[in-house]
Amino acid sequence: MEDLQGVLSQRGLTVSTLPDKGRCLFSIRDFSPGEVILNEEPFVSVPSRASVDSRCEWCFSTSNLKRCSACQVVLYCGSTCQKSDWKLHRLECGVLSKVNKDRLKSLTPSIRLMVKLYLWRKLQNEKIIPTTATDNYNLVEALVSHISEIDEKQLVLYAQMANLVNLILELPGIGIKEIAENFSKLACNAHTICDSELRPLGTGLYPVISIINHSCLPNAVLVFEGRLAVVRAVQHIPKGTEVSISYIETAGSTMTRQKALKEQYFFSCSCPRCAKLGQCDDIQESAILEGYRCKDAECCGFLIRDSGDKGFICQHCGLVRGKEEIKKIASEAKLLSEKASKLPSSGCSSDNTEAYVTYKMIEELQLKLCHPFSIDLMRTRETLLKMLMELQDWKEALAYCRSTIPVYQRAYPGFHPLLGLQYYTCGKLEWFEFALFFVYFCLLRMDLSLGDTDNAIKSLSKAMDILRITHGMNTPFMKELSIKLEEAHAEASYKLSSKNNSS
Ligand SMILES: C[S@@+](CC[C@H](N)C(=O)[O-])C[C@H]1O[C@@H](n2cnc3c(N)ncnc32)[C@H](O)[C@@H]1O
Repeated sequence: MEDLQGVLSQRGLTVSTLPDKGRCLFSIRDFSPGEVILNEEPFVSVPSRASVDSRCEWCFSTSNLKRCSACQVVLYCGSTCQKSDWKLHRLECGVLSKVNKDRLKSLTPSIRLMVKLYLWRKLQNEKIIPTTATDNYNLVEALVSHISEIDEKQLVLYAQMANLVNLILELPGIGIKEIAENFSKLACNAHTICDSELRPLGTGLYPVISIINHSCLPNAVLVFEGRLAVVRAVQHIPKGTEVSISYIETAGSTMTRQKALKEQYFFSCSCPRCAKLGQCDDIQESAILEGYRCKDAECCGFLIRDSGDKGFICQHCGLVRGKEEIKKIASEAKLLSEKASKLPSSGCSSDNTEAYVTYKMIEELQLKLCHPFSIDLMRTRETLLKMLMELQDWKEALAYCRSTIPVYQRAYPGFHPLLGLQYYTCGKLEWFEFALFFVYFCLLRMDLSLGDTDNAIKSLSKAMDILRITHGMNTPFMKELSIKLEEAHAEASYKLSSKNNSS
């Protein structure tokens, strides 16, 4: 632990313990917005089991994959990744090669992660791989497991998984109880590794980053550059402040967030947002994010349940919406959502069209049911946006993307990666629409208004302002955004100078 404190103090950090939170990471110097607080390679990682594509074991790429000829389980995109993973895979390969075909089907990413965890420990114990202050099994031992709070059903599941790991590993001296406890540790400490657009790629255990506690209004964000986990400040963090990230989707009401944190992480959050639970503005926020809309389509008031239980009363105009009417629309929307979740998403156009029609029907019901700033409505519109992009209906996709922005602005704090990414999608669609129209207008020798490029510049600039803080400037993803913004500016000045010359 002393070694770790030494490394952390060089980075301006220290580990403390608080009675209600356990270990916490504190700053011992100021951090400015966008500054990297901490980065860490995974102790172990595995690619997610994607439905369509498989992924490279090391970098999670989906192209040029070749199966390891010995174990026939693990895939690599090339020799560089294979070599980087070799020390661990050499051992894992021997273990996996002995697993019979039936049992291979049970090799979920969690099982594989646990197998790799023990093999990595073995390699470090045998000094085949060096241990360092930030890469050693003592850090895994220090992780919280909450094993005593887990319900019986979950315990049985962990015991079955542990048994399988034990059978696969065939290592002496490891008990089922210890492995089961480690599964419990993974559940509240492992992180989903995402690409720059926050699409999941895999799972990794980062024992130093796991010291960071949660806040629903965090001062830092966790992003990934390949396998490397990077924690960046999203606001000024003065010396002596606890560093926090968000473990969950923070767009929900306080009750929804508290429930998610309790279920997976076994604590009651007391962050500044959660401290408002039950206060007037918190009740209003929940009624907007997860409540119903006023009966009057023109009214944007939020509804609160009537104490006489007649229904829900609009807090702006006083109109009452009956319980029965709400229940009927809600159950129709639920049925359709269940149907939609079972529809195939093959990417083939007839499947996409059926799913699209179903989600349009859900949207119609939610427009009648939910407050205009509802999270459920926003999620449906995001799904429709994705489908429209797959169907290459750019104009309609842009309309949907724009419709989600006000909800994003309301639901997320200023420097949230999801808000930045939504501006980016909007900017790309505006730019794309401009480019399409540009060709068309040139062919007809008509003049195209500057407004189209202006919108793209505005959205891309907003994306840049946020993502430069959350993602930094050095990734290919951010370089691409930079280039797009430069191109849009160049196009705008070209249009302006041609306009000035012709007048
Ligand atoms: C990833 S660990 C964080 C480090 C942990 N405090 C430790 O001692 O190792 C997650 C666990 O930390 C605790 N935790 C995280 N954020 C918290 C918070 N805001 N309030 C109380 N406990 C918190 C919970 O026990 C949670 O399951």
